[in-house]
Amino acid sequence: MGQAIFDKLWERHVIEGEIGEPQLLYVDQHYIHEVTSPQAFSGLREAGRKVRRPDLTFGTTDHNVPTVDIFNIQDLISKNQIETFAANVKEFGIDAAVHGSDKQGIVHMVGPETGRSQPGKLIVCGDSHTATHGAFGAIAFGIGTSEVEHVFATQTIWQVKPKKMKIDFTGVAPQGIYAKDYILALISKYGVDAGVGYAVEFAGEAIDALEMEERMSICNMAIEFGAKIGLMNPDSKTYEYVRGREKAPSDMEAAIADWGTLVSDEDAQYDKIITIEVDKLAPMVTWGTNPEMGVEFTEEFPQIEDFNDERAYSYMDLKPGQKVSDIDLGYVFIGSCTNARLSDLILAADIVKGKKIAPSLTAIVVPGSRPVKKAAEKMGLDKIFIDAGFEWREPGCSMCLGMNPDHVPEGVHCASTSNRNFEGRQGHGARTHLCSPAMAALAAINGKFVDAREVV
Ligand SMILES: CC(C)[C@H](C(=O)O)[C@@H](O)C(=O)O
Ligand code: SF4
Repeated sequence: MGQAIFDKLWERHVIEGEIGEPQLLYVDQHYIHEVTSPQAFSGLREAGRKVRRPDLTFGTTDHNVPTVDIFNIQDLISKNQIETFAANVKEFGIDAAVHGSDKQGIVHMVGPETGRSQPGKLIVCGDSHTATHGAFGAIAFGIGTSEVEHVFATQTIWQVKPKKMKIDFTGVAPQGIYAKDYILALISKYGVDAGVGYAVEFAGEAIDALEMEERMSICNMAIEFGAKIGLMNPDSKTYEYVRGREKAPSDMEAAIADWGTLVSDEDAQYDKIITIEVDKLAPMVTWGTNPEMGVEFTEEFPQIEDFNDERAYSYMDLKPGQKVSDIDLGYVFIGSCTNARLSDLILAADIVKGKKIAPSLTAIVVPGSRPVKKAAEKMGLDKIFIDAGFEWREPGCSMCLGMNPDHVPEGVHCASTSNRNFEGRQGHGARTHLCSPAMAALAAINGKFVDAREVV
């Protein structure tokens, strides 16, 4: 019987234990950031232990960083976390893109950018969006702070092997439909819990057709579907993305020969298979307070079925029967580890070029990393955004979550390219509407959501 990529990778990493019980797995790459690492470092220090493989550990500061005047950190907790991080990586000999460095950015951006995310690896990080790296054909998942300490000390992690689900994306996407729409459509149809207990393989011709950056956007949101692990089969696009990067294998041809075997066999078995026909998709926007509460652009918001719906409508100040185009937007945020890569910024800049944002709006673009910011500036994208009335910021998590100075004001609706629309996520009382970068850019110049299919 054939194997799925997930089985092949899992088998390669098991050190001990039986399927069905916790198994000890070897970790090839550990990413860290300033929020979930301090207690882990303290634990090591107290136990008098070292980081076992500092060379397999890499980190950055992202959640707490201001995106203007980055060295002037007002918030004391943020300042402390950023300084503590710098001190810790120095003490334990870990390579890191510390505050203000050339490589700094959101952890799920800088890992791939340095070439560390590669097919075949097992990658962990104290962050729930770690499945992003699964886009490379890797097992990548988020871990808690005590597990961060365990990985520091042992370079291993205990895990029970999850079941396998395949999501087959078939067909060719219409103009104006993007990877973000694929994943939001999947989550709105099946729910935020549908992936719980599964490693999810995103496959099919529509995934093969995507570039690496869009593939990362999909795997990034596996956790929003309930799955800790989301992954894809590596192919020539994956290899070419890795090739030439700082940490790419020294013998790429030997690596590729191996990576080529790490794909799901035709006759691989899955515990569940779902099919999404991308040719039937429409631009997706969320109306509520979790990523499942989303609709297609032309669809009406659903009737109230339970207390959660009632509460979401009340928090968002929206009503069943309204449409996405009825939302009165006050903010637009183009950023986050879901959609702040160069291709996202190119797409958004193409849309806003020569136009002005609606006067009633505040719109900000936050490149996910400093390399992306630099590359965008080299292309003149910063100028396009600034001329249109956007603010052009320094990299970081920014308005994706309220851990830094970037907040959406209370009661204001924000079109956001991020991945979570929970109550208070973008600031106290903020009302988040998740969408693709194209939908966010169009919303910025129109002051409301418009249908990307008709304009892009
Ligand atoms: C702060 C961090 C632990 C958190 C996560 O785990 O994902 C954050 O990145 C998020 O997106 O909510
Ligand atoms: S950009 Fe948002 S989702 Fe990504 S790591 Fe930062 S806070 Fe988490």
